[in-house]
Amino acid sequence: MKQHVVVYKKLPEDLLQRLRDEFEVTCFETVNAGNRAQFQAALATAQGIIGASLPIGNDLLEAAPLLKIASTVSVGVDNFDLDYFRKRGLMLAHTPGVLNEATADAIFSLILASARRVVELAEFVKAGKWKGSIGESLFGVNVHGKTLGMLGMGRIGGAVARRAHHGFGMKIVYHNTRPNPEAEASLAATYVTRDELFQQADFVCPMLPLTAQTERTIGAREFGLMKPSAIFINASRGRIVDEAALIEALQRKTIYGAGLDVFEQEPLPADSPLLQLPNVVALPHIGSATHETRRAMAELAVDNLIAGLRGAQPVHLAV
Ligand SMILES: NC(=O)C1=CN([C@@H]2O[C@H](COP(=O)(O)OP(=O)(O)OC[C@H]3O[C@@H](n4cnc5c(N)ncnc54)[C@H](O)[C@@H]3O)[C@@H](O)[C@H]2O)C=CC1
Ligand SMILES: O=C(O)C(=O)CO
Repeated sequence: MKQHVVVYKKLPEDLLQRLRDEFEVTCFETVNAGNRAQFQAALATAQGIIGASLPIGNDLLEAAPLLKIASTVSVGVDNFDLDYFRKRGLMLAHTPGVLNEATADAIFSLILASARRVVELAEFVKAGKWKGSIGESLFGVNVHGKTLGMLGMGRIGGAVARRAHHGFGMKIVYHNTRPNPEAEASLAATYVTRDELFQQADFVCPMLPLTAQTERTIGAREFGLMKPSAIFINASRGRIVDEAALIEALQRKTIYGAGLDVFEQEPLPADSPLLQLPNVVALPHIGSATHETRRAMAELAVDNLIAGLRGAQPVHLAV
């Protein structure tokens, strides 16, 4: 009998066909309150699941007694309880690497847009307010030659730092779980303490996984350490930041601005104070959202799932 796979994200048709060739497949383009009961019922006979952007709590996993592998179409694995996977001996596969460059490009767009006030000034032009020379009050700040502080010098952090060093002549300071000799050799990056990073950087850019250790790791204390001219860039996960403290720092202008791709709650509620602030550039979690990169992520996730269900080792296992 064919094994059963539950898909909970829209996948390209040819990749779905690869799954259908080998498995019985049940698809949910999204899971919401309206179809959650059907999703849970489908899990009862599933050996594999594949998807993204849905917290898969242990209650759902308990409803999947035959499960062998979950394959997430993301590098972040914060939608899963890793200890539960270890205890049950389940595999959790993810998609590191293939999204590094697209995500680093998106982060650099946040750096440039925040520093040069691109969104604010584009709206100014569209509103018909450009009547003459704009004047100093609408000037931005330089990016080239400034100091980038990478909190987390992993795969994506390294790709951001490469752009900063080679493309923009920026000085790189970083803090990481352990020193990264390759970044130090190729990017002249300097390892600093966490506090030194917040104090020295013109652009503070965390690129950390969301874990119990990193949840709300940046708060009022850290914003207090930053320069009044510093810009905060976050495309890792919203919950690594105390968002209320960030809003306060931005409202009181104890920091210059922020470029954000991720938020405590996503989608960002329409009444979020962040949306009232001209010194904030907010994007809808688009770090990896290019056609090419999302395709590569979906392919890798399908490869991982198929390998796991065939009894082989998936290439990228988080657990
Ligand atoms: N906005 C978006 O669309 C995207 C967001 N992400 C997020 O970015 C995260 C990072 O991805 P990768 O660079 O592939 O991960 P990675 O594992 O290669 O890099 C993370 C780095 O953070 C370091 N680290 C972990 N905890 C730390 C701490 N407390 N202090 C200092 N350093 C610490 C690790 O040593 C590692 O070097 C993902 O987990 C995901 O949450 C990833 C892709 C797209
Ligand atoms: O891969 C991830 O973790 C994302 O956030 C989206 O690509």
